[in-house]
Amino acid sequence: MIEIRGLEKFYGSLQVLKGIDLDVPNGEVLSIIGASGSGKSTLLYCINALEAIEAGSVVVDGIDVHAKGTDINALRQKLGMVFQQWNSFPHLTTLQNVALAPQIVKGKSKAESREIAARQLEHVGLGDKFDVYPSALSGGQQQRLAIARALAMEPEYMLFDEATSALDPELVGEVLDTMRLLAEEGMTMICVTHEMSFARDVSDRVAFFHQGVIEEIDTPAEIFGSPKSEHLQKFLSNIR
Ligand SMILES: Nc1ncnc2c1ncn2[C@@H]1O[C@H](COP(=O)(O)OP(=O)(O)OP(=O)(O)O)[C@@H](O)[C@H]1O
Repeated sequence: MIEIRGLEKFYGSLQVLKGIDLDVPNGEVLSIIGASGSGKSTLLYCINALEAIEAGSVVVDGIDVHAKGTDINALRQKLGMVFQQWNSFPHLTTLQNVALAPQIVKGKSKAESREIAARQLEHVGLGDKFDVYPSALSGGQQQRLAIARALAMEPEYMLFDEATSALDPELVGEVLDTMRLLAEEGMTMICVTHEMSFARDVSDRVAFFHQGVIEEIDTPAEIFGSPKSEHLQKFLSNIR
């Protein structure tokens, strides 16, 4: 479970998160929507300690992420992260890319790491691409490779930071399908997304961010069917 209390984050004098309270129980798929600059990505970075925080707390499975002495590497193994831009190693094949972290970070044998990599590449639909270099993959395939790399660490939570935003429209669907599959398998997921169909169809809950606060959080039916806050109503009417 992820428990966030009174989280505040500043960049210089700019307060980006203004007291976030949020519980994400295991098995939940939470989508985060909201205007550009409302703090959605920053929240993900604060959850996996890519950014420091100024006040409040983030607790993952009882581990206080920002407390002194917390083993950040152990924590990050629980939290898989997929960014907007894929970040594969260009000189390694897809199989080598995915096998790297289990071998280096988790200390698994080369053979076991390759087995994990093969399994996860199959999982994301890249079972026929083991020996291909990332440059020969489409954007959608590269992003699925990034998902496979995250999954190879056997995380308990997956954080998606606009995983499809950099893709050509025709490649978005295959990445969303992979995310949908993970959701169906019971993965706990927090997805910052501009894909309202994903938020509506796949999420258990949707959080609407406005200027650093969660202004509304509810089921997709409520968020999209009966939005209460004026800002959310405006946000939805602008994108429809
Ligand atoms: N490293 C940084 N240094 C300074 N300001 C930052 C930094 N990262 C983000 N910001 C600012 O913090 C605010 C929130 O950014 P964030 O990326 O969290 O928003 P977002 O809701 O995810 O937006 P988008 O949908 O455009 O990605 C923005 O005003 C942004 O310019």
